[in-house]
Amino acid sequence: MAGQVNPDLAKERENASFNTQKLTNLLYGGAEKVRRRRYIESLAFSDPAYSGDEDPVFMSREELYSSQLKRALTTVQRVKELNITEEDLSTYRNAALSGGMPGLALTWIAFIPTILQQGTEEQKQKWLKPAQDLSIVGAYAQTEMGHGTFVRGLETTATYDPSTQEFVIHSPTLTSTKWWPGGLGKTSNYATVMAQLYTQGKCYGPHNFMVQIRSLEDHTPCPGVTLGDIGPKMEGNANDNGFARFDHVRIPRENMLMKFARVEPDGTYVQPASSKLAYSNMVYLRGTFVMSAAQALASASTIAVRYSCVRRQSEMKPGEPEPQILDYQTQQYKLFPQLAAAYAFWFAARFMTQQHASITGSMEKGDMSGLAELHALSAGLKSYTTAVMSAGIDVCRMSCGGHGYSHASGLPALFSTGTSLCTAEGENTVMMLQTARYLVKCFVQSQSGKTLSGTVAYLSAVQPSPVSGERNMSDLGTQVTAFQHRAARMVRHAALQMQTEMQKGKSREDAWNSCSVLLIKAAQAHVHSFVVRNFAETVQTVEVEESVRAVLTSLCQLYSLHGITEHAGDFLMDGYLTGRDIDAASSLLSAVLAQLRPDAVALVDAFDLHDKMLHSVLGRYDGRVYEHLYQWAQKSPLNKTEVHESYYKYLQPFLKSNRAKL
Ligand SMILES: CCCCCCCC/C=C\CCCCCC(=O)SCCNC(=O)CCNC(=O)[C@H](O)C(C)(C)COP(=O)(O)OP(=O)(O)OC[C@H]1O[C@@H](n2cnc3c(N)ncnc32)[C@H](O)[C@@H]1OP(=O)(O)O
Ligand SMILES: Cc1cc2nc3c(=O)[nH]c(=O)nc-3n(C[C@H](O)[C@H](O)[C@H](O)COP(=O)(O)OP(=O)(O)OC[C@H]3O[C@@H](n4cnc5c(N)ncnc54)[C@H](O)[C@@H]3O)c2cc1C
Repeated sequence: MAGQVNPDLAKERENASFNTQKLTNLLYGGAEKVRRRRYIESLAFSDPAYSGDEDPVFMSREELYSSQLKRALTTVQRVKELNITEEDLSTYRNAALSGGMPGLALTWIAFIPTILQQGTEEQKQKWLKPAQDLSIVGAYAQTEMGHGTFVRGLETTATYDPSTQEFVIHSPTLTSTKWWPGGLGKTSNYATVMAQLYTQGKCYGPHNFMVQIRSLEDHTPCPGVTLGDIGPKMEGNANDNGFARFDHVRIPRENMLMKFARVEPDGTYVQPASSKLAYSNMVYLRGTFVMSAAQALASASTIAVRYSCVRRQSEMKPGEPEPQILDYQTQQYKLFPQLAAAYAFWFAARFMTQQHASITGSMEKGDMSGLAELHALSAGLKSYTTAVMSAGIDVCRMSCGGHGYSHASGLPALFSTGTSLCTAEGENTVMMLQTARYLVKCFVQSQSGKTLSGTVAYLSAVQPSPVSGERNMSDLGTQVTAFQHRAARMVRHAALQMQTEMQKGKSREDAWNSCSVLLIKAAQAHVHSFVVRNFAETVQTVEVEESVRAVLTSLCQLYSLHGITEHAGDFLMDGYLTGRDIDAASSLLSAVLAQLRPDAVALVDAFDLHDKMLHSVLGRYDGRVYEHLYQWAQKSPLNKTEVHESYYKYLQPFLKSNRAKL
């Protein structure tokens, strides 16, 4: 990243109050991990096999699909040649493929994890190695044209035939066509297909089946399978999200992924410990989206904060030079909450990963008690973090004015990729309602005297009655308690409202629907409170030098105070916080914005995002925005010729005939 640096940006870095490298080390788990990650990335960045292609935004869909597929296949070759370990694999792939997710990425993201999570030991033996070596390429085919959210409503059937010991995979209707799975359209030759299992005349609900969909010889669709690409999307067009229809396709019994549920050769169905274990791969993927949300927001903040130090506009004081736009408080108010949220989500993602490992570890030993909490936490965090990230990227985009709207900024692509995470792997409203469902259950249990534990323990500990007295609104403990109080009150209110509706004669389902806006808000408040608490605990307990702790404390305060002032009504509702508290929070917020201003560039630098990952002229490490903006525009295909061919085809004859009429 060396080279002549824009002097404004250089000055920002000189003036930071802490050592950026120390914070980077904290984010990535230590100096050695940072060194290793940079080294692995450098292997990809310096490899000529990955350079030379045009900027993806100037490519056609077909060029993009081919170019990213070629790159992805090169990564497979290089991973072997360079002996890239399992631990470094995603770093290497992300660096090599940062221009867009290729079709075969779903083999890595969803197909292999599904085999790992749903397959028996023999099934893993059979399919894992070929999938890892890419002898087979797989999609995760669950969503159908008619149903994505409601998995129980899927229409594809897998009917067991004991006479041949096969399942018959069938798409009975147009709406049962598998629709959306990444890599299904053109790339994959296998798919794990979610289908309603029928055996001995009974339906046992959705289960996963391994289905070969294309010939391993010539890639043509297997008999009875109809396949294709679903067409261009808002973003992610290097990926061939596809469709598939099955016409009585037979697969061996052994192709049902049978780690949890089983079908015996005679057709007897053996129940899993929990029917929801068939969804374990979704829980895992949702958990990984939390870090994706953190990284996407980190990228957007990096771009917008660096640019805001390079960009000078207007006059703050008459006659004085134009200020850096980051000196405007309104600009800080747009950007610093996004920066703080990126840090908060980064630490929440870390907690999510630990929690997933710990609870799935217990589940492996037969203890299913953590399953409901794991599902509620992963669904809620996925929903909350991706929603904030998506909105936050657009705030960053708008904060960059006109240049933010150009693809040169990298922000439009970041937004349209990031926002897909609000829908994929469980639509956000639906996911938040799953968290609400868990919270209502916990609330009812706490009402009947049960002591709650884990992330919901506070629901029984926090008193719903108003608390009076002066508060120090800058204190992290005070802020955490306020968030917990707000969440507990909102959960209580939603649950009691539901009870009232039922007492009035509504069914449980109707009462749920008529309270679902309240329930969503309560669940969001719960997740928000968790993120605040986790951020505060991390800041207070992490081993790090004091200057780093100080800046993280300010960032955590900002995240909390921003939440309190933006949702002031929730905190005031029962008088827990007073108008004076909210006023104090607003004043403190202004003070923290000013306090963070000199450290803003160092805080985004600490994310350690290489220019080759950012794909942004505005967010360049060296801040040389204008010259590169000019160079970037020269690459526009419209600039290939001085006079475009459309002039000769359309404009010239039109102008000529108009002139003739004069
Ligand atoms: C710049 C950005 C960076 C980009 C980085 C790139 C990252 C990768 C990007 C793209 C990859 C895209 C991959 C996308 C792949 C997919 O989308 S695959 C398809 C995903 N589909 C879904 O997620 C479907 C969502 N729907 C569901 O999960 C369920 O149907 C439902 C939870 C909505 C309802 O399930 P249902 O079976 O109807 O259950 P209920 O009757 O409602 O509930 C019964 C009880 O079970 C509990 N439960 C539900 N799910 C789970 C679970 N997974 N685990 C544990 N428990 C579960 C539910 O809460 C009920 O509990 P109670 O009865 O006790 O209340
Ligand atoms: C980029 C991308 C990649 C994808 N990749 C894959 C893949 O690899 N494999 C795969 O199988 N699928 C994939 N999908 C599909 C994805 O998982 C689904 O689109 C997603 O789960 C949402 O389901 P849906 O489309 O049915 O939305 P819908 O459920 O139809 O949502 C529409 C609206 O209805 C509302 N709604 C629905 N149910 C309820 C409810 N119970 N209560 C309240 N509101 C409700 C939602 O909140 C939303 O506002 C992908 C999707 C995208 C966008």
